[in-house]
Amino acid sequence: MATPDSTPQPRICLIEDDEIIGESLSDRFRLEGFDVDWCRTGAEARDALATRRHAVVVSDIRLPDCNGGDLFIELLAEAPALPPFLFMTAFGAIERAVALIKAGAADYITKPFDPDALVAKVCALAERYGVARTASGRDERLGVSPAMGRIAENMPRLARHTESLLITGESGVGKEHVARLFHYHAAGGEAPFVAVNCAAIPESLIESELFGYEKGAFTGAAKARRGYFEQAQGGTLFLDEIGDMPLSMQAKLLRVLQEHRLQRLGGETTIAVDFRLVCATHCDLKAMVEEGRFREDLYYRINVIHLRIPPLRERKEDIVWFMQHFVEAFNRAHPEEARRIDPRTQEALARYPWSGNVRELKHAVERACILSPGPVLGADAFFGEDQDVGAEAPTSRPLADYLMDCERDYLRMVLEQHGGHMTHSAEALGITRKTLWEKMRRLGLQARDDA
Ligand SMILES: Nc1ncnc2c1ncn2[C@@H]1O[C@H](COP(=O)(O)OP(=O)(O)OP(=O)(O)O)[C@@H](O)[C@H]1O
Repeated sequence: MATPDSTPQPRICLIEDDEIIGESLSDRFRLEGFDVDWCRTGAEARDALATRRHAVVVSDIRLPDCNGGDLFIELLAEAPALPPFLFMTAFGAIERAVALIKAGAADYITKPFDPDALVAKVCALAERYGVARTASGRDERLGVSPAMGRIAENMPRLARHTESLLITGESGVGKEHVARLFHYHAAGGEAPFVAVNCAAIPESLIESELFGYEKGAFTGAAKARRGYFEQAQGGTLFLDEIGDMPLSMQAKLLRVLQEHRLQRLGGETTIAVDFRLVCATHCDLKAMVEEGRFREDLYYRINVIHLRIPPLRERKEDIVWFMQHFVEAFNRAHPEEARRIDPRTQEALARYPWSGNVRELKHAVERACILSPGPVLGADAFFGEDQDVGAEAPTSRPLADYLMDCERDYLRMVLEQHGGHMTHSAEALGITRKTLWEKMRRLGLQARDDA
């Protein structure tokens, strides 16, 4: 099947006069698969933006010949359909950055920043503007962390050369998602992908489910049925929670994998089967082998290529990327209710441990998108009334308290910018005046008498 080799690389316009920062960011963006126009001055940036199409513009504010923010405002007046602008601002210039966002800039990051965090933001913006997708139209990226980048990069090669894959990782990290990507590369979208959760099938039924049966094979077998092995013919069989497969069944699975043939229950003929096998587990199979709970020969048979998917807490840069990813998915489905995440909330959520991994994060974002009364997802959208998510914060201080502080600071700042005027502040925040008033009351912020 076609690999995305021929896809044109999305291009970034980097406006940065500092030689060291400019060079290291250019290198990093190229490593992430972007082409880069590195402009040292506002004039160079003007030329680049006028002649080429860019996925994202990453701009410093202080430039030798102009102010990056002013340049943006000027360009916006000339050509409203600009690519998304992300500003790199000094810590003391956050107010300017907030004003630029109000004027239409997409995001900002405060110096000094972690390059991973910048890459995560840039990738999210590139995706939002529809340029980070591959030629197939399918989103094949697994995140922006080096660990997931390597897995995604190796996938086409793995799909060409291996028939079997073992994927390990905690619950919700995306094992099945990776298995589907492998399948997509190996067999294409038309071939069957059959997912079986070995832990969910009672031991007494697992053989008939996998092997199928002939009519009359046992009481209740009113007609013949193809098992999962046969259903996966020409495609991929995904055996999730393989560590839960009973030992007796492990021996039978091994035989099918070696002989590529099987007999249905109650059947007399052998049937040829041909499928790729992806096994997944959160268990330590090696330890299970040592304890005699998993067959050693099957362990070696399925463990030709092993992919370990790290938990989200070990790849924090993916957290913001996933948040944007799921918000964008919501926005595509509900364009009239488009949401965006407050940058401060992003930072707080990136620090949260996400013990349920991508699944927990996805549900938290979906819930926030649905329940939020306005377009901006602030802390309370994630850690609202019941505070389910916040309850698991690992620090000595509850996350909900921390997020409330962030929200209080942000509201205070926006109110100050609007001279305490509540209607204007509420508009800037994307919430109703009533919601702002309720938040202020909850957060202990004083309203101006005449506001
Ligand atoms: N790269 C990704 N892009 C988009 N969604 C993802 C990605 N990775 C995981 N998800 C989503 O996160 C959720 C959990 O992923 P998945 O089911 O693949 O995890 P898992 O590790 O197989 O979980 P479990 O061990 O509990 O079966 C799913 O809703 C999936 O669609």
